[in-house]
Amino acid sequence: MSGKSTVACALSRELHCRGHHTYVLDGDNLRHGLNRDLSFKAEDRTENIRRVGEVAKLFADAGTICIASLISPYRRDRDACRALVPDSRFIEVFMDLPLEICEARDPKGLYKLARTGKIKGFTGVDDPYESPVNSEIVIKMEDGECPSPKAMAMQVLLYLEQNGYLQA
Ligand SMILES: Nc1ncnc2c1ncn2[C@@H]1O[C@H](COP(=O)(O)OS(=O)(=O)O)[C@@H](OP(=O)(O)O)[C@H]1O
Ligand SMILES: Nc1ncnc2c1ncn2[C@@H]1O[C@H](COP(=O)(O)OP(=O)(O)O)[C@@H](O)[C@H]1O
Repeated sequence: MSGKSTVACALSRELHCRGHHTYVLDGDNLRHGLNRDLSFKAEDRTENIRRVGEVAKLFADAGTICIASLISPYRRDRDACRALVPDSRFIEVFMDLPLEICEARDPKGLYKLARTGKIKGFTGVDDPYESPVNSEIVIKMEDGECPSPKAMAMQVLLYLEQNGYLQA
């Protein structure tokens, strides 16, 4: 609940406004279709990330900027996706926000279920999250506040512009 889907949507909108084709691959949504056979145990999360990485590569091959909003809690799974695409075309965004913020939001009530033991293996509660150590972009609290969705999207957009990803 760090705001992955929100920032993915806001970024997609900003890129569209500038004439770029984008597609958002959202973990939560994909688990209703492509990845409906997968659970949240570690090896299924690995397979989830692998499939999304392969799909993202197909989108990239077709000239579409693919924004993947998934928890992807394991470093090795993220690095395997990075290795799929050449020339720094994988850009990792770390939403470095405190667990308390995510938990206070809890729009689906899942943290509450996890805290009371009704869901097992919930990321951040009783399942690991391996923070990135060398992600291209880190979204952080500013003066004790979470940046707005638009501000977070603009941070990513600025990175893409400054590093030449959006040239025609
Ligand atoms: N056990 C457990 N752990 C973590 N998340 C859980 C779990 N059970 C259900 N959910 C819901 O699934 C969403 C995360 O799916 P992802 O595909 O992004 O997860 S992962 O990348 O495979 O770890 C996540 O959605 P987001 O809120 O979008 O993060 C949760 O709502
Ligand atoms: N920058 C933000 N500031 C305040 N609330 C936010 C922000 N980003 C997301 N939210 C809210 O937090 C909740 C979780 O956001 P969501 O994008 O669904 O997160 P995730 O995809 O990581 O689970 C939603 O209720 C959303 O409206």
